[in-house]
Formats: sequence, structure tokens, C-alpha cells
Amino acid sequence: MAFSKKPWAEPYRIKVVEPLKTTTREHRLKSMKEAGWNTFLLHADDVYIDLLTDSGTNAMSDMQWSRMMIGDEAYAGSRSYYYLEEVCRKYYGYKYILPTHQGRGAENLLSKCTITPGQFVAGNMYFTTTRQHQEIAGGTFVDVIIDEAHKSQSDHPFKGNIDLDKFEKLINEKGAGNIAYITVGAPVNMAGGQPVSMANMKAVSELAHKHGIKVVLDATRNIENAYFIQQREEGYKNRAVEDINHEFCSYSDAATVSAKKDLYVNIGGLVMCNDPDLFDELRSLIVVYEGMPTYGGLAGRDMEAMAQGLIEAVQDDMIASRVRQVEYFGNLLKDAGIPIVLPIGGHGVFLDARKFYSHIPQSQFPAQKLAADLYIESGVRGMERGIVSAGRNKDTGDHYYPALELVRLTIPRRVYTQAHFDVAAWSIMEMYKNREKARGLKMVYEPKYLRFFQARFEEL
Ligand SMILES: Cc1ncc(COP(=O)(O)O)c(C=O)c1O
Ligand SMILES: N[C@@H](Cc1ccc(O)cc1)C(=O)O
Repeated sequence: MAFSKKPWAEPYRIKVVEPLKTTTREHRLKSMKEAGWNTFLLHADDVYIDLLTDSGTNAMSDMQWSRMMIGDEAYAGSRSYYYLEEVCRKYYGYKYILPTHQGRGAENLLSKCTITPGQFVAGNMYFTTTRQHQEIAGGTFVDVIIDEAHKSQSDHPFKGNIDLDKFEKLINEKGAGNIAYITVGAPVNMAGGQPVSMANMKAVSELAHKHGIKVVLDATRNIENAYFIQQREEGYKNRAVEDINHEFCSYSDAATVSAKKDLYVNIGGLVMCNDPDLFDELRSLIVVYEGMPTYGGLAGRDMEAMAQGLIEAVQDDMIASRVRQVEYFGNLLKDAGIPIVLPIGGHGVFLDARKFYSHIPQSQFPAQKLAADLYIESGVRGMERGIVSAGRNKDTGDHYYPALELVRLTIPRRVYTQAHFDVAAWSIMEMYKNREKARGLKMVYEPKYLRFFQARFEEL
């Protein structure tokens, strides 16, 4: 085989393995029916290659496991907290750091401390848990992402960027005092893992600060974002990902993080800020929802693993192999003519269900069905990211009809090999040949909050 460019390889070797289970199509069809056509409701034991999420599904390193042994489980003043604080300060640069049990714990605290009921929150496309907490705190989310983000085939290199005109229009219409903050997710999960450029982040920060509006970063996958900046933005080619990440954070006032992604752990979150008054409020509220400020719902050993995970995550070769594995999988599908979101994102490959199942109307949940069918045919589990995930407008009660109707195939870090992606890609290509036979779904159970996690469906 001739290589068109220099190949890459993982900067680690495998020390421990976990067997995978294969099942029959008959068994999977039965399991899917029992799960109400919702991949979240399957038993993980019935899944072969699990691409549901990259959240908490990471493989930890030998150093992370070693550090877990020295976790300090003190209720108050844990040494492991002070170590985590030091490492986070070094790599993210914020003054004040609090651990939380996971990302949504951080979002809950931040939303409660910063949103006055009736205020608006601007952002670059909604994220499910983030918007839910903003709404529970009395806020209304307004999407100010660039239009390209809503187009699955646009090849804009920074589809996560904020549209500065949309943001300025919002400020002029509502008044700066009625905007609690602007939240920048980088990369944007729901848009397909699409990054935000440094230039855009800087411009957003300038515009927001000119009007006295705070910038809150969702830094959950910030290191992936920094890698894209290094690869795609002029002036960053020779800068280390570690530096780029630090500079990006410096344009924001606060950040929430689900550590279950970039930080290579199975549980954990962070809320960080520079303002002592905000810190004071967060520190006061954290004891109500999470625990003492020096453990925030985590064990000491979890904080040790997070700190070590962050040190590993910012290494250029580690992040390059992470993103390039996603790219490898995406290219297999793209080259076979399977409709996916382009450019290929940082944490997963997203199938375009509008194109894949073009005969199923959005009201019959084509992405939900595609995720279910993929599982039945191959044992590969992905998740819906379309009309079900988008939920309902909190004022009118109507479904949102998002432009993107996607199935996300998310890549856990350091878990699967290229051969797993060959098998997953082959299964999708086989399914694509028979796509006209698929039928849509109707929703038969809809929970009040974050419905996609637990909704149930029947086949039409
Ligand atoms: C971009 C983003 N923000 C926030 C969260 C919330 O984090 P968690 O799942 O740890 O609560 C997630 C994942 O849920 C995410 O992908
Ligand atoms: N943040 C995780 C877990 C999650 C999944 C879906 C959600 O809508 C919310 C949370 C992820 O993106 O995979």
C-alpha cells in the first residue's frame, strides 16, 4: 500500500484489554424494541462497538491509575484538590477553580449564580444540558452561531464561530443589561464538533466586554479546539496546543467543563472563573448541590486522575492522535459517499439523517430511527442529535425543528483501534444500500426534561 502522506500512530501502547461481546441480529432487534427505539435505553452489555458518547468512556493511563492510589479522601482540605487546582490554573489559566461531579453540576451552579430570571443568554448553538440549566434559572437562550453551522455540507473551517452581527443585534434589541452572558462552546458539540477560531473568540470577547457582558466558555473539549486552531488558523502552526488552549481561555471570564471528555477520566467536572465575587457565590452554592469546595462531589482519587489526565491531554501527540482517529473514521465514510457532516469534527462523525433517510419526514424522527437501525444491523451504538434532542420551545411548547438531523458516532478516547472503525464503517455502508426500506417512528413517551435520554418510540 502506498501512503499519500506520513502516517500517524497512537503515542501509547495497550496494557489492559476488555473483551467485547457480539450478538445476533435477532437479539439486537428484541433489545431495541424493549429499549423503545432509544439507544440510551439499551443495556451496554448488548452493544458491540459503543459510539454513544465520548463522555466518561475514556481509557485511563497507567499514571492516572497510579495517582488514584494516592488520592486524599479527606472531607475538607484534600491535598488532591490543591493539586488539581494547581494543574488547572497552569493549563486553563483561571484564578478560581472548583470541582463538580460532572459538567452539568458546573452548569447548574454557574446558571444559578449569574442569570436573573427574564434575562437572555447568547451562545454558539445550544447544548442540551447547558440550555436546560439556563432555562431552569429563568433565562432564555438565543443562538448567535454563524449560519454555516446549520449546513451539514458547508466546509467552513471554523463552523463553531459566533456571528458578531447576530450578537450585536441581540445586544441592541434587548439591551446589554438583559444579557446574562455569552457562552462559547468550543468545539460545538451539536454542530458536529466544529471549532471556534482564536480570532473569533478574541472578537467576541472584545464586543462582549465593550458592553459589560461576561464571556463564559464551555471548555469541555477545548483541547480539541486548540488542536484545530493549530492545524487551521494562520499564525498558530508552530505554537503548542498547551499555549493555544491557555490563550483561548484568556479571552473568557469563566468556564464550565465536563472533565469526562478532554481530561481522560470517567467522571468529573469543573467550574472556573476570575472574578472573586462570582467565586464567592459559586463557593457558597457548591455546598448545597455538590459538596465541599475541595471535593465538589468527587472522590480525592477522581481529582488526582483529572489532574494527570489534563497533563496528558495537552500533549501535542496525544491530541493529534485523538482527532486523527476521528478523521480516519470520517474519511472512510466520506470516501464511500455516505452523507456525513463536513468538515469532520473533533469528537465524532455525524451521519446526516436527512440525506440518509431522505424519505422519512423530520416529524417521524429519522435520526432516532437511523441510530436504532444501525444498532440492529451491526451492534454499533450511536445517538440521535436532531428533533428529539432539540426538545420543545419553553414558551410555546412546540417541537424545535433543527436544520441538522444527525446521528452522532462519538469516539471514546484511547479505547478502539482502527480495525473497529473499519468494521463500523463497513456496516454503515451496507445499511446505506438498503436505506429506502426504513420506516419512521412515533413518540409514545416523552419526559419533561432532556427528553432524548429517556423517550420511547414505536415503529410506524
Ligand atoms: C459541550 C458539553 N457541555 C456540557 C456537557 C455536560 O457535561 P456532563 O455530561 O458531564 O454533565 C456536555 C456533555 O454532557 C458537553 O458535551
Ligand atoms: N456530554 C456528553 C453526555 C451527554 C450526551 C447527550 C446530551 O444531550 C447531554 C449529555 C456527550 O455529549 O456525549
